[in-house]
This record gives sequence, C-alpha cells and structure tokens, in this order.
Amino acid sequence: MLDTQFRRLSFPPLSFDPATGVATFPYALDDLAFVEKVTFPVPAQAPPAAFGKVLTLLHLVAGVSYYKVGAPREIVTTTPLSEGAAALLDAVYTKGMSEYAYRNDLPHVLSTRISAPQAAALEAHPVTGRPLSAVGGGKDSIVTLEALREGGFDPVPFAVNPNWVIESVFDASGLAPLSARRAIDPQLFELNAAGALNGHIPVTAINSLIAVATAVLHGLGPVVMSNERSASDPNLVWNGHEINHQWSKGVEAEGLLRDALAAHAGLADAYFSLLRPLSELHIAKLFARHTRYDAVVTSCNAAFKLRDPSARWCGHCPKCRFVFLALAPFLPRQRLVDIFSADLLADPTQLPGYRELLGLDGHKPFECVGEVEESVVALSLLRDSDDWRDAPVVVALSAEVPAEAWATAATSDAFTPSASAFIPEPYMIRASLKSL
Ligand SMILES: CC(=O)N[C@H]1[C@@H](OP(=O)(O)OP(=O)(O)OC[C@H]2O[C@@H](n3ccc(=O)[nH]c3=O)[C@H](O)[C@@H]2O)O[C@H](CO)[C@@H](O)[C@@H]1O[C@H](C)C(=O)N[C@@H](C)C(=O)N[C@@H](CCC(=O)O)C(=O)O
Ligand SMILES: Nc1ncnc2c1ncn2[C@@H]1O[C@H](COP(=O)(O)OP(=O)(O)OP(=O)(O)O)[C@@H](O)[C@H]1O
Repeated sequence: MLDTQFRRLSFPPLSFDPATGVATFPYALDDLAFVEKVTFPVPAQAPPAAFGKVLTLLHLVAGVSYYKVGAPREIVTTTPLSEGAAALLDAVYTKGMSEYAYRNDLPHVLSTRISAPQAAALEAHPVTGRPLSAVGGGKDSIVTLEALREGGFDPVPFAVNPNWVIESVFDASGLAPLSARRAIDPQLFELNAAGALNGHIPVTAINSLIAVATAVLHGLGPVVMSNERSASDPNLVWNGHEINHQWSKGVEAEGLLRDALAAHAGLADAYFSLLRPLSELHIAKLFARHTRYDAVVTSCNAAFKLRDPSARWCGHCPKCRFVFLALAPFLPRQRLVDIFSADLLADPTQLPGYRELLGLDGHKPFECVGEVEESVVALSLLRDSDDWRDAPVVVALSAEVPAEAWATAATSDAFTPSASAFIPEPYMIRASLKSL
C-alpha cells in the first residue's frame, strides 16, 4: 500500500480538438497529475453546443479511475452543476464505488459529496434520429440490436474500444458501426503495481456518456443500452448500504443519467435501456432465436481486459457459469457447447461456483450475473430437459437446492416483463417489447 494520504481530486479544464476528435481530460489527485483521452469518430459537421456539455459530465464521471488511487475526502470541480448533474455525480462516486469501498474497507467513500458551484437546469428537448445501440460483445446487446432492426429503427451499432469480439459482432450484424477509443492514463498500471488502492469502477456510466457524446456529435437519436432488470439487484448489504457490482447498469443509474443529460445538456430521452423490463433469463431465451452470432458472441469479462485478455469464454468465472446456465434451457446442448468450447454442466469442478450463483454458499459473486432466483429457475428447467437432466452438475445441484427455493422458483416472474418508465412508447411497441 502507498503510504500517502490523498486529500483532494480536482478537474483541470478539458479540451477537445474537432479536427482529430480527441478529447483530453486532465485530473489532479493532490500533486499527482493524470490525463485520460477519448478519441471520437470525426463527423462532417461542427460539434453542437450540447456535445461540450456532455463532455463536461464525462470528464467528471471518468474521474473515478483516478479517485480510486487514493479515496480522497474532497472531490472539487469549478464546473457549475445543476441539481440533476450533481445528483448523478454524488451517486457515481458513492454507489458506483460501493464495491471498491467494501473491498478496501473505506466507509467514508459511501458518503463523499462532490463540491461544485450551483447552476440552473437547462430546458430539455427530445433527441430524434437513428438510435445508437451500444454493443458489449455479449448476448444482451445482440438481442437489442436485432430487436431494433426488427422494429425498423435502423440502429447504428457502437462500442468503446471494440476488441476483436465486438468487431466480429459488428461484422455479423452487417450494420455500419461507429466506435470511440478511450485511453486511461498508463500511470494507473504503474501505481497498481506499486500497491496503490485499486478496485472496481462504474464503467457503464463512462461508456454511456461516451456513447451519448458520440450520438450528439453525429446528429443521431437516443443511445440504447442493454442493461437488464437483474442489474439493479445488489450483491450484499454493508453498513446499511447496498453494494452492487453492476450499479451503473441498474435502473437508478439510468434515471440519474437521463436527468443529468436533461438538466446539464438540454437532452431529453437521450438514453435508455431497451432490456430494462427483462430478466437475464428472459434475455437468454430471446438470444436463442439468433444463430448468426454463435461463432463470436462472448459475454465473459476476461475477454475485455485491457491487458492479457482471454480469447473468448474463459470457462471458469462466475459470468461464464451464469450465462451457460441461463442459455442451457433454450439452446440445444451441442449448440451451447460449440459456443463455449466447453460443457460447464458436465464438469464437477464448476460445482462450488454454481453453489454461489444458486445462493447455496457465500453471496452473489461480484460479477455481471443474474439474481439467485433466476439461477434456480434455470436449474428447474434443466431438471425437466432431456438434453440436460443427466448432466453431473445439474444432478448434484438439484439434490442441494432446498424445498423453499424450488417453491420460490415455481412462482417466479422471471419471464414476465416489468414496467419501464424510460423506454419511449414507439420503441416499446415497434421493438416488440409489449408482446414478449
Ligand atoms: C475486464 C474486467 O472485468 N476488468 C476488471 C478487473 O480489472 P483487471 O485488472 O483484471 O483488468 P483491466 O480491465 O484490464 O483493468 C486494468 C486496471 O485498470 C483499471 N481501470 C480499467 C478501466 C477503467 O475504466 N478504469 C480503470 O481504472 C482497473 O481497475 C484495473 O486496475 O478488475 C478491476 C478491479 O475490480 C475492475 O475495475 C475491472 O473492470 C473494468 C473497469 C471493466 O471494464 N469491467 C467490466 C467488464 C464490468 O465489470 N462491467 C460490469 C458493469 C459494472 C458497472 O457498474 O458498470 C458488469 O458487466 O457487471
Ligand atoms: N465496450 C462497450 N462499448 C459500448 N457499450 C458497451 C460496451 N460494453 C458494454 N456496453 C454496454 O453496456 C451493456 C452492459 O454490458 P454487458 O457486458 O453486461 O452486456 P453484453 O456484452 O451486451 O451482454 P452480456 O451480459 O451477455 O455480456 C451492454 O449491453 C452495452 O449496451
């Protein structure tokens, strides 16, 4: 551990070069200076005023990567913030950093507030145009892309730092994509090696604002995410606070981001998640309809590491285990084994990991996995499946799940979409969400 006590994170002015599309975001953690760069696709027309406003939000939100080096008690900006923008930032630095606070035993992180001059909210106008559909390389954003296409919305696929998986999903979609490059300050890696504080950050909030900035820059419509209902479910409660690895994928973050974009940049309905009403299990069922992505779809986070990424599915992390379990009821066994290049339910070494997913041991893992109830529902479907009922992991787990958990699963709403306050009506109707 570094023995330095850090006092303050602040934000020297950002800059943007319209000729190259490079935005430069400086940060100061006391005397330590960091610079992050985001390269946007260069448009034909000059950037509208709202673009600069979104960049200021992005600058402030992306500071979490540098904040986490020292967890200073002061976060100070000279950018005037409306109530809506300040609420987003307070939440990003507390709830978005809750896993980091819990794992490093830093309770003050959960009550830190950003200090900024006050501003009035702007009048917001709805964005219009082709949707920008954020792609993560996994099953969820494929379901969204195809639902938008089927609904006649002519989506533009988009990713931050697309790796070969995401590029292959773009290719398989046959749609012309846009992408942005984001480079975090390389000093972070050196500081990590030297033992600086480290931990998870709310990366979806950062990717979301880069997507919104890109949409505004290119005169497009709303950014459509694929964040599911289950993402709002916390992993555990610590000191009275919910700790959620996926906080910035959850519905609270979605609402705060929408409000901040309206108040700070005058953009109404600029951001929503099409899959918010659906459970992970329901999305897995919808994914089964699309075979054209089988050779490339990859949900495993190890494939998206900045350094030493895995080729595709690593086959031994919570996310691989969960996605395999969630897809198994809806895909023929051979198709699923071909996608993963492994049969996780035939491998007894996977049992301890599956016990955590099913609530039989520990807490829900700090990963992008569904609710415990969804895992039990999936297992109950596998018990009834000719393809899967004899798989060793299915047999072993079926004997361990208690009667109450089966009873809860039997009345589960895993396949009943919930209401969403944020999906605009035309998207609800034409993207078929009402009839799922
Ligand atoms: C790929 C991954 O899961 N990475 C997490 C992992 O980091 P690791 O050291 O194994 O590899 P790298 O991702 O290459 O990171 C190297 C260091 O750089 C830091 N860093 C990275 C990106 C960034 O935007 N800012 C950063 O400061 C990172 O912290 C490393 O020190 O473990 C880390 C510590 O727990 C995680 O922070 C890494 O998570 C990435 C930021 C990431 O992109 N993760 C997504 C795949 C992810 O977890 N998505 C969540 C959604 C969470 C949310 O609320 O947005 C999900 O799918 O559930
Ligand atoms: N690199 C990225 N660039 C832009 N948006 C991204 C990126 N990674 C993820 N997203 C967005 O965040 C959402 C959540 O990410 P996540 O990794 O959970 O989803 P996914 O890759 O679509 O599916 P899965 O849950 O199967 O991995 C994605 O659906 C997508 O909308």
